[in-house]
Amino acid sequence: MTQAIVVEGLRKKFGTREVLHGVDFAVERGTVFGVIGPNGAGKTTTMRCLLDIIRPSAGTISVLGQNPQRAGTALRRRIGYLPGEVQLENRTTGRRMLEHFAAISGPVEPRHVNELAERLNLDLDRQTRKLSKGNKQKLGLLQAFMHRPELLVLDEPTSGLDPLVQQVFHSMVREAVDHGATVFLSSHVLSEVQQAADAVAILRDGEIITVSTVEKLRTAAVRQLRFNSTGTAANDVGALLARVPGVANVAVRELPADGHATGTVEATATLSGKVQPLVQALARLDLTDLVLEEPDLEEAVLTLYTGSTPDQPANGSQRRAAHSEGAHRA
Ligand SMILES: Nc1ncnc2c1ncn2[C@@H]1O[C@H](COP(=O)(O)OP(=O)(O)OP(=O)(O)O)[C@@H](O)[C@H]1O
Repeated sequence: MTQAIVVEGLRKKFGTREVLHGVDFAVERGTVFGVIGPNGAGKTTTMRCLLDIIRPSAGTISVLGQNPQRAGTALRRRIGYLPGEVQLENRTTGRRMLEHFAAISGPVEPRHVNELAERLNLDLDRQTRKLSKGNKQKLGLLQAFMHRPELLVLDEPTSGLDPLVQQVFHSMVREAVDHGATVFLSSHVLSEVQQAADAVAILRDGEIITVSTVEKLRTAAVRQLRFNSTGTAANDVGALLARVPGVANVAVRELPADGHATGTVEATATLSGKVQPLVQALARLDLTDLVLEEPDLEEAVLTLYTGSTPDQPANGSQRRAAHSEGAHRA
């Protein structure tokens, strides 16, 4: 069995309101699968169905080859779950709370718990009611990872974590995957998915818009390009750029002589798609400076929200519209 999760036709109604409208996806074993989407899209509801915390209205779910509605605690022990909002018993320490969870999740090596706490910089002997939001999240992560589960289901895992601890989290994910685990995580922080996930599902209003690899999203993404060159007139540089597939928004000007070699031309443009044709074109110029920014995954995802596919990136104006729509959503 190569798939850790298979979801087909998943529907969920709360009362008369349907919030998942037939969700389908599969997660390969040993991979990191990210679900992104705006607030209320249905990410938490999907995860809670996988864990059998709530029951689907229709559809089938297979988790580690089993139906979560029938598999009971034996399956639950093979899963590490971080809920979206970590609820802690107040009158206890982190350590006692983890001992309580270990009684449910199965054997845990105390050394492993201490090592994770150290890496996360978390004091397990503090009263949980005195923990900050970030430290509560660390405790939630620790309980999800501590029994080395085969599957990690993590709802907004980096919420409230500072950047250094986020890096620790990413290394914990990589190590788990290196040991054969599968990770299913949700986020609306797109950079997090870009860093962690092999595949990304985009969920909006209870429907999967697309499932894509991060690599495909990168190809759909827009990069900002800026360079200076000498020895070629501004018009010729502009014409050269305009012929490169995927290049748009070209602006070229000759820089004033002060501080630059005479005849220095500055060019800015955007690039979507492959880099190689651009590199070939630029090789004809005498470059004195070059910046090609990291692709903006956020832009790529928002492009997908508006209906284009990674293979057919939307044009610049659609992208800008998508971006402002996204900003509005956030
Ligand atoms: N127990 C519930 N009863 C009624 N409606 C619910 C319940 N749980 C979730 N919903 C609704 O289902 C929809 C999906 O919610 P869900 O929490 O799954 O979204 P999400 O993608 O996880 O969003 P967020 O990023 O804000 O956590 C929302 O409209 C929410 O109000």
